[in-house]
Amino acid sequence: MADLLTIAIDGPAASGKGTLARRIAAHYGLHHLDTGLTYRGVARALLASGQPLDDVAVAEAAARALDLAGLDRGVLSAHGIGEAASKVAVMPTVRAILVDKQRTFAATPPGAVLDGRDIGTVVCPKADVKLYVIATPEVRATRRWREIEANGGDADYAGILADIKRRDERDTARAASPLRPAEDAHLLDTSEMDIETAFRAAKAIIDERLASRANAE
Ligand SMILES: Nc1ncnc2c1ncn2[C@@H]1O[C@H](COP(=O)(O)OP(=O)(O)O)[C@@H](O)[C@H]1O
Ligand SMILES: Nc1ccn([C@@H]2O[C@H](COP(=O)(O)OP(=O)(O)O)[C@@H](O)[C@H]2O)c(=O)n1
Repeated sequence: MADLLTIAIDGPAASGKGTLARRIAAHYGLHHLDTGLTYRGVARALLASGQPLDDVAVAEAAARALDLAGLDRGVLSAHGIGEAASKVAVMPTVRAILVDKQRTFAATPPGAVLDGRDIGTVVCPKADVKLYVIATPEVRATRRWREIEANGGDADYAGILADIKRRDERDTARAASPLRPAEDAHLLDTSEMDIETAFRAAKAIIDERLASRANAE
């Protein structure tokens, strides 16, 4: 599988990892998977059918039934679904089912950019390049607030900031695949960067990593 290229992008909510992942995938001609949508897809299925978010057997069935090709970003990006997703994401068996699907996706030539919480540590530990994207909670809340307002929604900054902090806590404290940088991840703090600057910084890291790997071969 020497020809397969995998780029792992992890980070907390609204750090900009999805925006970066899409740009990077387009630039390098790779597939892209926002793995957050897979957890959101499971949560949405449970919410839509009125089922509890803490029943492991029910969540496992929803995870098994999930079709990666049918994930609708428009529906799944609703703010409330993120909170529900972080609840089903604590279940190790649900994670195992989704990680299997994510790895199958990553193995499709010519390779992929995957973004999430555990890509560099669990899903693709041998990824060619790993980025860990961060920004302060206040910057991230402002970005999410702007996003909701731009989409015509009614956003409450204090509520969004509280939600982001609660999700950070749940994602970093859980026993199964907690959010943390892989040892070989490159840290990218985008607090003071706009989207274009963050993309250039990420591209510089990736190009350098790919060049040093090519020189070593
Ligand atoms: N560097 C940045 N500067 C300003 N806004 C950004 C930046 N990166 C992303 N955004 C915006 O912040 C919001 C959240 O970004 P997104 O990529 O969805 O984050 P994540 O995937 O980490 O949740 C989006 O509206 C996006 O356009
Ligand atoms: N690889 C991943 C991706 C998401 N998740 C969970 O799914 C939730 C929603 O992820 P997301 O990436 O769509 O959330 P945002 O960062 O876009 O707000 C996160 O809070 C995590 O609990 C995960 O556990 N592992």
